[in-house]
Amino acid sequence: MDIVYISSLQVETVIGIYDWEREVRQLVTLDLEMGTDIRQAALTEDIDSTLNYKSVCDRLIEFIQESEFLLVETMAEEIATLVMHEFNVPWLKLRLGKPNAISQAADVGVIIERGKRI
Ligand SMILES: Nc1nc2c(c(=O)[nH]1)N=C([C@H](O)[C@@H](O)CO)CN2
Repeated sequence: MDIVYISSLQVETVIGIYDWEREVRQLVTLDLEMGTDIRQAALTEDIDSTLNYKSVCDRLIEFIQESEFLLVETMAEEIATLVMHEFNVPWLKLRLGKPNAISQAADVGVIIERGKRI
């Protein structure tokens, strides 16, 4: 299995359980690894033969900017489902961080792995 990845994608959104968090936009960061097979694209240099990381980034930015989740857990699950269904990804690992949530911590968040490696 090969991997197409996105590192440190940064998007501002409404997220959080406290009242004040429903009134502001906060930064979330994503590291995403997506299982795929790059061999056909490597042979042909055809962007349509591979998982286009720009298309994934554009879709995730749009989705996250429009969302209003309470928990990072829910956002992570919804992102995983979107990527697997819309981009035909059989396996992924996602790290979703909320770097400004805890002033004494560099970052907090969740890491999830979904699907099967092929
Ligand atoms: N496991 C989680 N813990 C917490 C979350 C969360 O989404 N998942 N969220 C908060 C608050 O919204 C926090 O980010 C505000 O400081 C607290 N704990």
